[in-house]
Amino acid sequence: MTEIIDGNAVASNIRDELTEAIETLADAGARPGLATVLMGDDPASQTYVNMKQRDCEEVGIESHHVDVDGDAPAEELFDTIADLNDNDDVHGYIVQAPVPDHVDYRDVIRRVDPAKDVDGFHPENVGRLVAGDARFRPCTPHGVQKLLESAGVDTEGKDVTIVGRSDIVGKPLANLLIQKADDGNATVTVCHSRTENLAEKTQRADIVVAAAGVPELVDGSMISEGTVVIDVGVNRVDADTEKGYELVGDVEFESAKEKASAITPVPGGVGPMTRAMLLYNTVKAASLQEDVAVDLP
Ligand SMILES: Nc1nc2c(c(=O)[nH]1)N[C@@H](CN(C=O)c1ccc(C(=O)N[C@@H](CCC(=O)O)C(=O)O)cc1)CN2
Repeated sequence: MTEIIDGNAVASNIRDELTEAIETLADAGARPGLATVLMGDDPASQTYVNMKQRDCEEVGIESHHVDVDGDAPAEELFDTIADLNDNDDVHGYIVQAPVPDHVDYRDVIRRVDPAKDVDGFHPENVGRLVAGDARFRPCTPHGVQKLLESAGVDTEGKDVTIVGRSDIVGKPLANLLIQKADDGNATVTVCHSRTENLAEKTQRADIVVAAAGVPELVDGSMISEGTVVIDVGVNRVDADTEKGYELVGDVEFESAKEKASAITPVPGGVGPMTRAMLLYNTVKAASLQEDVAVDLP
């Protein structure tokens, strides 16, 4: 029987546990605050930002939001970042990616106060992660680790093939999984658009993580019997539905499910975990800045 790993359920448990930590902070007079910044009007980004704000309300995190016009010069976004760095009510914030083409996301990230960088994207935080001393694990990779743990999958000594080398998912996840840690100790192969014989690399893996942003790139023929399949893709594909699209993962679910021992669905797999781990990082940021110890899940 293939286990369908329920990301909504795992994320809900994490939110419940975070609520206790948030109460501890509130008792000490420190309400955690998260800000989201959205430049432009990308519909998917708007959805994610709205969901992040709703999540904050649910657990008792104060949420702030700043919209920046998509045609505005980059300096307007940089001014917003400077304001957030100075705002003591905001313990953490994120600039939703992607940003418009005339803005270099790396210039954006470098301006974020590393102590408030709850995405974990600032070079200082990337360096700490690579050095095995992460302050903030990036939300999606951390969510993937939590999903594997929830399914009882031990990564120690396992062959993991990650399809995708993005700064947000592929690279940080590879770095986390190779670390000498309970949720690491894996042997990791990172594949990308120039990889030859992709199927060969996915077929030899115990765990496949698909994070390429290509709808249904990985199908059942590319995985072996008993593989754990984690689908990070959330692609909007035109369809005759009320919304005009449907959400499709990077994995062809039906054929992969036939072979996998466990698999995440889309929607309801990694996506909700990305949001839950953002709350986690915000609580951690508040705990560090306010010097109040909390138990994190
Ligand atoms: N600053 C950041 N930008 C982006 C990140 C990030 O971690 N930080 N990651 C992705 C998108 N992402 C986070 O913002 C994200 C993706 C998916 C979901 C999610 O909840 N998906 C749901 C379906 C939602 C829907 O109905 O469309 C699911 O999969 O069940 C949340 C966040 C890029 N940008």
